[in-house]
Amino acid sequence: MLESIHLVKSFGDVTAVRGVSLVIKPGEVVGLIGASGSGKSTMLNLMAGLLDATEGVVQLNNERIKGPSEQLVPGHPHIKLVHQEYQLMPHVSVRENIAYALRFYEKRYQDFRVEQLINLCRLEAVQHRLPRQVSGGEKQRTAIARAIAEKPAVLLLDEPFSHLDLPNRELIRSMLLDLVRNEKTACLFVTHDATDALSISHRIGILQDGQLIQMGAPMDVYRRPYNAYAAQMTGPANLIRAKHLPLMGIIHAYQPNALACVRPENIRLSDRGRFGGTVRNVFFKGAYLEVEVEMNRFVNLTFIAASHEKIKVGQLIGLEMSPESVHWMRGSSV
Ligand SMILES: Nc1ncnc2c1ncn2[C@@H]1O[C@H](COP(=O)(O)OP(=O)(O)OP(=O)(O)O)[C@@H](O)[C@H]1O
Repeated sequence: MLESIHLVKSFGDVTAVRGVSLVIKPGEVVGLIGASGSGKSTMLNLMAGLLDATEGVVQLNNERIKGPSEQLVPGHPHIKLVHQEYQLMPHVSVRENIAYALRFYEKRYQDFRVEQLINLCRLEAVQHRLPRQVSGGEKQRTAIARAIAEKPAVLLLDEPFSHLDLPNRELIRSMLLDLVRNEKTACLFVTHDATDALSISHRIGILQDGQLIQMGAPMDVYRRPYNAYAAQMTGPANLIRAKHLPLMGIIHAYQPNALACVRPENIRLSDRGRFGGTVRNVFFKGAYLEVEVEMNRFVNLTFIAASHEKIKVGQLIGLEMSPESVHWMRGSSV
């Protein structure tokens, strides 16, 4: 079990991580979502023992992880971090990059394990090529194969999905889930894009200005975001002031500036709708339409419609939503 206890990291005047406590259990995938500069990479480097904490500790199975100032070789043998730049050795093949991680093992075991990793990471076709001769997705999978070669207790990943196309993202997603399931690895990754985090994580955390403001099951965080930032980081959100909700048929007792979040899929087209507006944009998303509607000068809404609906820009439409789909958040700033 990897744990951070009130972790703080300052660089001079800048405090990148502010009192983060979290636990990742064996066989668990945890995704940390945050905007650029929210402290994601700093957090990963601290968890890997590659940065000295200003305050607080990181522990693996209750044993404190030493920072780089306390040991000759920074890091911990059971914690592996896959950087965004992959950091592969350029002059040897994909296969040799993976085998290098196992150089201290007996040759027979080394060959067996390299073969296993090449299969797990779907690298059969490119194993004899140099890193510069393979795609970004293949480089990413090579870096992951190398990191997990020695079956580390913890795998840390910096933006594992950000540079990949959809098929490669799906491959990495299912590969990570297989790995975590089969080898009981604890996996922590950071990202600014919620889509993959929501779909593969057992739990997600929201980092805002170095603070972990919310942690929970993806569905709970998505449905009940702590504040406007958490709502926007986890997907499309209508952020609506309390004073505008009565116009939409929602009666409540909140202060006029209180903020509510309504997810687009909770607003529906309706001929007998309690409210409505003018369609400003219609985006075809394949399985559904994302429709932007101007209700009045102050309120613009986004909702999801079935892709077969005939909705035109400029059209007046009726809408409805249920009071249960309104989630009230902390703070009144967007
Ligand atoms: N070595 C450093 N020296 C000074 N400031 C730093 C250093 N590393 C990070 N910071 C600052 O700490 C804050 C958090 O940085 P960090 O790289 O952890 O954010 P991030 O969420 O990973 O951002 P991105 O998504 O853009 O990579 C930023 O304000 C950054 O400028």
